[in-house]
Amino acid sequence: MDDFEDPRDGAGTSKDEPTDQPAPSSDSSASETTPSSTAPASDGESQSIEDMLLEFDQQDGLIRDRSLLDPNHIVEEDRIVGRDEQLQEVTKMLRVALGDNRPPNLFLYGPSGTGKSLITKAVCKNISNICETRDIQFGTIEVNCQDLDTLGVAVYELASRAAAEANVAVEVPKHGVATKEKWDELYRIVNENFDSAVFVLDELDMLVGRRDKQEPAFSRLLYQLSRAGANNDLAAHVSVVAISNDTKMMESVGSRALSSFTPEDVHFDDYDANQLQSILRRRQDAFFENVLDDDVIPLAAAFAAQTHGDARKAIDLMRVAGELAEREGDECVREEHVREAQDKVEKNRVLEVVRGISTQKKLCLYATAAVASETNDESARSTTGYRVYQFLTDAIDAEQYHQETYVNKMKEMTTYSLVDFERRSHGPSSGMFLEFQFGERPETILETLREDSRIDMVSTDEVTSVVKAQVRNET
Ligand SMILES: Nc1ncnc2c1ncn2[C@@H]1O[C@H](COP(=O)(O)OP(=O)(O)OP(=O)(O)O)[C@@H](O)[C@H]1O
Repeated sequence: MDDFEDPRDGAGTSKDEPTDQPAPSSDSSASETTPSSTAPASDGESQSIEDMLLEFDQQDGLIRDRSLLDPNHIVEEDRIVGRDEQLQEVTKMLRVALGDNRPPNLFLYGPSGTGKSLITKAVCKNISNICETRDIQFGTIEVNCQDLDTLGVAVYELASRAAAEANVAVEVPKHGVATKEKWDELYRIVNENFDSAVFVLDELDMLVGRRDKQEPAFSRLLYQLSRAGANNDLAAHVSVVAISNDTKMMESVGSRALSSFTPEDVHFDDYDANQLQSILRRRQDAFFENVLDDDVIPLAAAFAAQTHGDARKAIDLMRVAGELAEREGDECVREEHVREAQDKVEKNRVLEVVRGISTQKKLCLYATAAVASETNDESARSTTGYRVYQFLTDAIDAEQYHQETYVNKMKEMTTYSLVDFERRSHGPSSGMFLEFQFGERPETILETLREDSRIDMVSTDEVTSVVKAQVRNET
């Protein structure tokens, strides 16, 4: 049995959801025209739906350009702040595509929300613009590997992205053909349509593939792609940009792949609160003039810096704070909106993830968060987390995964930016472990997971004493 889904997951609205919407009125006599569709207005009078809708027309609104607060929107180059070094490095390495040369392969690594995708997209977009004026067919073939579970699926996805970039059709079916045929189709599309192409493989470490294969699927993908040029399967100049949160990902790449992939590394650090402030200031024209109180940007930056300096989170906080202020009919965004937004963003993100995951993943996450909540730096070792997981599964009489599966389930949580991890070792003579670092407060995660009645069956005091004993054993 693998991850069976909790039928209650995703059902209903959490009690944590803020009640932004006006409550339906029980007073049907309040409005003569629309007696059944009224809600209390701020002065105690009921307001019809139509009135509320029309009120929106009259509101000035606070947000001028929502796209600037959308983390998936690619911003113009002059809005990129504090990444000059990485921008230069990536540009200088990829710019050889402008001539008749193959750019080197790159490995971009660092925590989530630190601009890896943004920099890659910005550079590729600029190369593409210049190539257009020189009649060079340049393609950026980008996939996010987090939802791709096997090598075959990944190759098909690359073929369809290449086809979309070139505005042609994929000529092999998605299912029922060997991976070799998908590779051939990918090569055909690239060879027929591009002089030069960059494959951007985002979240590459998530492409693990089938467990029965010795080498992870990302390693096989890197091997094939980087060999294809040398074998003349690919006539176009092709380079691979591998992107990962896992700084040690390259250690899991097999030696065969490593000898042909040999990337240039580009490291992306966490942002500090000052850098996050600059990023937010460069986007403050997302709001109308003079609607942001002075302390809004510093506070949003400080909250985002508290986790690991994730620009996505900082931008999200500004958006939610602005939307809350708008909904409350305020004339400006204030500190309290940011605090409310922080609470909402944190809880919502955890809820969003936790609602959709299986009971087994919840147990893995609960055990790990319980350990993190008892350590000074809010991190948890996989070895300790696994022992607490064993205690939990025993306590509720659930199936118990092997440690490797527990680790894999936890690694999958990086997809949602709930945790990051690094490989560490106890010392030269002992084994490796992963150290998980939470993107949100572990207590919020524990609180949310306790909404699952099976987890709530286990006494918190018992869990705490098991965790404390295990954490003591670490040292
Ligand atoms: N230096 C920066 N200047 C301006 N905006 C930034 C900067 N870095 C990141 N952002 C913004 O933050 C958001 C997240 O950035 P991006 O997707 O590039 O992060 P990432 O490192 O690729 O994260 P992940 O590993 O989670 O995919 C985007 O909206 C991006 O525009």
